[in-house]
Amino acid sequence: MDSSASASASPTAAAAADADRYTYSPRLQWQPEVEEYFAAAYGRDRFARISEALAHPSCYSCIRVNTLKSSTDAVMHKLMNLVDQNGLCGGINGLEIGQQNGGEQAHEGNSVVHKCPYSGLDNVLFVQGSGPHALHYDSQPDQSIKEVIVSRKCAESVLRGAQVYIPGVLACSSHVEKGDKVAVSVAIEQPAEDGGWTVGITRGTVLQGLQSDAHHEERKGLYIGQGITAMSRSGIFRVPHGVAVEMTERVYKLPSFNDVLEGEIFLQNLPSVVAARVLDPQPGERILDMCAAPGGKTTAIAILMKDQGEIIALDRSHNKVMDILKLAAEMDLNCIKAYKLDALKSVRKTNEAKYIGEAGSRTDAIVTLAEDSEPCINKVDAGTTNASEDSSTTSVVQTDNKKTDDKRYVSKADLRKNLRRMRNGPGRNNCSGGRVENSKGFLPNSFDRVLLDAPCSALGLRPRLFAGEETLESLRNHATYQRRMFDQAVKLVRPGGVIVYSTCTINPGENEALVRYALYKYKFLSLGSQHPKVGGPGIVGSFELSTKKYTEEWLTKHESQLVQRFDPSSTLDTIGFFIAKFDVGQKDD
Ligand SMILES: C[S@@+](CC[C@H](N)C(=O)[O-])C[C@H]1O[C@@H](n2cnc3c(N)ncnc32)[C@H](O)[C@@H]1O
Repeated sequence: MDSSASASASPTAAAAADADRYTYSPRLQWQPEVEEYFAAAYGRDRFARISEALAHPSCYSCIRVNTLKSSTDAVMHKLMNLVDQNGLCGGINGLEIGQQNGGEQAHEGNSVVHKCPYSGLDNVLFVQGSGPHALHYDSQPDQSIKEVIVSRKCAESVLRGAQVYIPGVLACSSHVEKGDKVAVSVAIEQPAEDGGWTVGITRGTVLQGLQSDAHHEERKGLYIGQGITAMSRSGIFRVPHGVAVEMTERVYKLPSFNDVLEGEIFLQNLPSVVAARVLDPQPGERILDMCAAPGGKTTAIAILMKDQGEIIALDRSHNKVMDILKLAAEMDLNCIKAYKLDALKSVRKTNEAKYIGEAGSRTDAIVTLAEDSEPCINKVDAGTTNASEDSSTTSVVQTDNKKTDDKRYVSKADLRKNLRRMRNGPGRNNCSGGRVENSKGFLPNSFDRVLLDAPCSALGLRPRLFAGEETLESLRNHATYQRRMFDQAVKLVRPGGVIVYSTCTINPGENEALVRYALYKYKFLSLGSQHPKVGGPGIVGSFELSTKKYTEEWLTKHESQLVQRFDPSSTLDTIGFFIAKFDVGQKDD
């Protein structure tokens, strides 16, 4: 641990007496059955290392450059200039790097911002952070340290570089005034009497600095930094939102990129950048991103396609579809069409499909889509570029022609609606007015490539301070959900196409076992080799839980070499992530 960045060189007697209390040494809690399962998969030592790594953030930020708007070199120089200008003070123009010892780093420019060393990822930059730092939490002689306890979610954000916001504060010392220095610690769920978990702190609790304080013992080793209160104690618990504590010293110092080079860069975990590359989308293709929000991989795919072709981005949440559209507009990407749709229903029923034309024809598939879902390309506000409006209008006109030719499929109301839209612009019923388009699904075999970045247990995300909520049963439920989605992906991709499946969990039941399921069920699928290959191999073997008569099969040695697994405890220092690529042969239906 680097102690050079200590908040103060000479800790007070009070702090020294309780030195190990004011440290950051979290231990991730799991359900015992889940711990056993992971120990069986990874071996006990490796799982302990993974568990330890999960409780800490990665020590760098990974930035993907929008190469349609800028070059990697140009962005690198802009970031280095920002570090040189602002890195010392932190937060100017949103770029905040190493507030205490950031000076040393800023002068070393190149060592703070550098290019990703892995081949095939030339549009990726790393910005170095630092930590864990040993901090000294000073107080006035004969006074106890003033403290703030924050929620777990709040602490996880603070560890990634955020400030402490009001809703995240659970408890605060008495007599805290605006401008006071406070030690910030986190309250994590503890085992409850009923066998569940409880945080056990009521919001607004007053801390006296005594051993009788809420969770005094449990918070030992859970101090994430020190800051200056932006308001008094009473304000913190009266005002609904805003910053409660401006962090001045942190156990991890990571750059934050609020409003920096908007549209030119996207902050994205390295494995996510890799997943989009592995899909290998080509300009002009038709791609489906089944679970797309907030659009990180969607936009990465669009850039790889040079914004030529069509990406259908789905999410079941309205607001999240808005996020995709907003991001696409910010990055000036026109080939993305985002729809609200439950991916479990993304294959259009064949009896509806047969009216449209021959199933599998790409042109027909596009028409079907247009009939159901008014195209809405990257439009977040009515004043978007002509280019995107043009393409949207063109689609609507094509659709109308088709409908006029074939009156079986169109009501007069629909015609009137479309005519109005053509005269008056898109109106309220589109993403510009805060509404997004629904879709009824897509024809089988109508996509060249499908990305299923599945919703998952997210047990690879870092930092994670608690994992006790997952049971073997809940993990299995995630796996069932993912298989159902995968079944849809298999139907939608064309023969000769590609499916990429990814998750951000370390759970083999949602990763290797999904691959096993896919290869057993669909004989026309085979694992494809991946480029770039940055992660390690998958897990070989199987798991048997005799008490519950449960067996889970993972991979063969050969298969394990074809998938990519990102281990959070490896030197790559990434989130836990999994990628499998399937080549699709001739379907047997
Ligand atoms: C892992 S996140 C996707 C991240 C995204 N691919 C990216 O890189 O930015 C999973 C997403 O799946 C969405 N989701 C969950 N269940 C879904 C369903 N049945 N249909 C469509 N989307 C779903 C969630 O709303 C969430 O946004």
